[in-house]
Amino acid sequence: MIGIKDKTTEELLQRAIQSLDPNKYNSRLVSITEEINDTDPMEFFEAAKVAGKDRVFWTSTEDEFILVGAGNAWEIAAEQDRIESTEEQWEYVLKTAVIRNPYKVPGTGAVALGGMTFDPEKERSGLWESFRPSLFTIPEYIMTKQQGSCYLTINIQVCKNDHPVQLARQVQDTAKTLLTGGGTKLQNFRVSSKEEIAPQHWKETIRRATEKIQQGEAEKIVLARELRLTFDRGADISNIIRKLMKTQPNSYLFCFEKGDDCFLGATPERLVRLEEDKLLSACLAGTAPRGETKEEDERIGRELYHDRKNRQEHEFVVQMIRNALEHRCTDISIPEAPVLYPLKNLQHLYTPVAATLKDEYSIFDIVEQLHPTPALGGTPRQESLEFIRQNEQLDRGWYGAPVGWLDSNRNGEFAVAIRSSLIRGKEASLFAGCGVVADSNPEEEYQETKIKFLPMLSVLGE
Ligand SMILES: C=C(O[C@@H]1C=C(C(=O)O)C=C[C@H]1O)C(=O)O
Ligand SMILES: [Mg+2]
Repeated sequence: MIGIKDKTTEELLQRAIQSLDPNKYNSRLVSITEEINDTDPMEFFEAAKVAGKDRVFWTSTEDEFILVGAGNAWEIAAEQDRIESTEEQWEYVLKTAVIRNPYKVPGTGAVALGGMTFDPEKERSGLWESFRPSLFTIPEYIMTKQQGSCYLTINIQVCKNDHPVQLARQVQDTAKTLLTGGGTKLQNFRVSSKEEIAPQHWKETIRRATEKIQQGEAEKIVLARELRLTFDRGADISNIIRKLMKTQPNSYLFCFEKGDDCFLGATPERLVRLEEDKLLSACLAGTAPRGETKEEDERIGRELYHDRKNRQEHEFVVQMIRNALEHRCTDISIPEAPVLYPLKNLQHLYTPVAATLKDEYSIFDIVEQLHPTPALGGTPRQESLEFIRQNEQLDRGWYGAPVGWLDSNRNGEFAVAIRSSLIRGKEASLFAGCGVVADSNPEEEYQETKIKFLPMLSVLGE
């Protein structure tokens, strides 16, 4: 079986177009899902490029769960009150949509994928021009792979004067091309120059942040910096994702492509996951390198676990997430102490969070409450954000902000976009930050950010 049966598509489109009342709305979403034969998500991703479509990509840390989106059937963009406005637009899309999805599988059917800026009040630079304050896309074609099963969703935005037969044929043809794609050759590229942006100035900012904290004006402030790379040719996104899949199995992989610009990364940090009313979140803060040998690795892990400064960095996150969830959830479960979370290049302190979301709240409410946690902003929130806004020599854009997906059945997941890079053709900006507390040392924090660049740097040609 390949793709979705022509007749179903045609009939649904016909009904959706006929019953569309232009006095009420100009267009609506038609979304059709069907289970398909096992398909390689990366070949689908590569075929989408050949078909001239912008792509989105998502894999979660646990289970096998991969979403690949091609093209853009519906764009949800927001500037003011970006989270609230995104939710309103999403609900409007669903209210008017015709959805045919007999599967209960999360991530199938009408799915929106996207992200937002870290701080809507920070002045925007040209670097992030393709990435609006909030931008979600309902892709034209979505391949969902979950525990060995594959699904294809076709999303179409229809207007009153669209022709159902033609439209159906067109989307069927493209779906077939995407599903039989493959055979594209991966392009190799090399780093031709590498520049750390103002490292001395950054260390000085760390020093000033510690001073501010010592004076009692804040407790924790997270500060980030940028590393710029130039390649000998345009970076091949597919090549990068394939390498990340091999090297970062314990991380979420995400990619949002807008023409020649692409924001992608491999983040270990879950912000929130919702499966109907079952909510998961995570506290991730406190960092050390991995050891060369098993013994060294365990020793470094033990030291991290007992280190006062790292435990303090971590505890701010735990407290804040607990408070944020208290009114919106029941059955909140958070262990007393963190555990170690090992990644390829570094290890973290990690505390998992589980809860039940009350009916009257949505995933957007939780994203709005949690972002930014003290893992990326600081404590207290306003004071730390103000310090970052005024002192960080960086437009974070979507770095450190929520990125993820949601479907029409109350499922979705957002991760915090760290260990990430904005790629613009032959150039890339990498970002890494760290949590500054009263006894932070600028040189040590500098070294910590250095290892946080590695997950991306090692797949970008170094
Ligand atoms: C800010 C980043 O990471 C955050 C900061 C950490 C720390 O300072 O220990 C650890 C994990 C993340 O919460 C980053 O990777 O850019
Ligand atoms: Mg740290």
